[in-house]
Amino acid sequence: MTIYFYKVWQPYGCFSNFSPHGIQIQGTYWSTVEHYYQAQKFVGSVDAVIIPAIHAAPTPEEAAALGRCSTRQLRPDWQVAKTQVMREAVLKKFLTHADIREILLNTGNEILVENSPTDYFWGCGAKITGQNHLGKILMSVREEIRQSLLLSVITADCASE
Ligand SMILES: Nc1c(N[C@@H]2O[C@H](COP(=O)(O)O)[C@@H](O)[C@H]2O)[nH]c(=O)[nH]c1=O
Repeated sequence: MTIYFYKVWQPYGCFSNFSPHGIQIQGTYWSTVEHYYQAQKFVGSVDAVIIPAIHAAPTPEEAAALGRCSTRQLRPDWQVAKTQVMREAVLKKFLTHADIREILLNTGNEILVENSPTDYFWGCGAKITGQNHLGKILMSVREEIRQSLLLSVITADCASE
């Protein structure tokens, strides 16, 4: 059965990038994946001065509002880079927080879909025809973590023989 998620307070809300699970990337702590993702839009752009304000935003909603301001200039490679930026942050989130890692692993092989009514890139959109890239990243992170756990069990078994 497909698992739909979107808002933090709804079922599987920990899969939302707005969930309160901080990550540390290259020595900097970000209070949510959303803070990190929105800030990365401006790395190397003329509007990079906005990055500290996004970093300090009290909520992910405020970080997103700053990052979505249409008058600011995004980094030139953003359309190419954004999926990799998101995957790195989502992987870090689930490697850092054991409780939500269990929730992700316990979804087995179910399809995960960000049920955003407006976003046809990261989510499925109101018509459920969107590309669901966030759901795809979560499924691929789930598989990567599962494989690395399997490998560590095999390695431990071999070491004890
Ligand atoms: N969860 C969630 C949203 N969805 C998130 O918005 C981000 C996309 O932002 P952008 O690329 O700037 O359009 C991405 O992290 C996606 O998962 N948006 C919201 O306004 N509220 C929310 O609760």
